[in-house]
Amino acid sequence: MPIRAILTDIEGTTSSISFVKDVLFPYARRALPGFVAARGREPAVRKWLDAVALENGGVCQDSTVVEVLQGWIDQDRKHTALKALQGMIWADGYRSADFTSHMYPDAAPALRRWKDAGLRLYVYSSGSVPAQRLLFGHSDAGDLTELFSGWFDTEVGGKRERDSYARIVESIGLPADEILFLSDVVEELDAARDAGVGTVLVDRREDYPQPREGDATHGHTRVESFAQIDPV
Ligand SMILES: CSCCC(=O)C(=O)COP(=O)(O)O
Ligand SMILES: [Mg+2]
Repeated sequence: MPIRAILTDIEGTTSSISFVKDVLFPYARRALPGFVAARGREPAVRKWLDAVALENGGVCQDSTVVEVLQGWIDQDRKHTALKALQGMIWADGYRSADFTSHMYPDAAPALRRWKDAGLRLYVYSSGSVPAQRLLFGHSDAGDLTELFSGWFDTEVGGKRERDSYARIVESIGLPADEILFLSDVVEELDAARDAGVGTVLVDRREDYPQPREGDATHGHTRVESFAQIDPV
């Protein structure tokens, strides 16, 4: 089957894990108390703070919610509420040019090449859709948002669940085997493969110094760079 769409993960795939862990997460952790104090009454923010409070036994002080969220950042929890709030906080950071997002040097040229060849490009990340747009809109390689036809986050389901990929396939509107999912996490690729989607394990040496070979690839095609992927 010809590949007609690429679905890509972000962290560890287009962009380094260290950018997310060492730049984005500490920025959100530091800014959280001020953000909640300043914007905690806005309905779009309150909704997620209340969701966190509910998971912690119901009504609790905003300062407690902040502590819970900071703990989740430290644990790298991929919780939809945390991801939504992080996205709102990072908007300030990108806007005031505190940072731009890391893009592996091979990522933007390959995305442009695939787009020019007629493939449709999509993102699926645990980061919220607004956070994804910010990241690709303020990247080291410039504004890449125009390349993408659609964006998916954990509101469609968890990245290690088969049904999430089935929903994405339905939304894209192509047969599953005409879509190629790129990720650094084998459990995500296993779930995509279970839904009939093609898979490529992106094994970035900067993020994964020990190459994942043999059984560790779970049978997924393995590359170290987008330059090695030729779906056209
Ligand atoms: C796009 S926002 C920054 C990344 C992030 O918060 C995250 O959790 C990334 O997870 P991924 O699913 O892209 O590995
Ligand atoms: Mg990833």
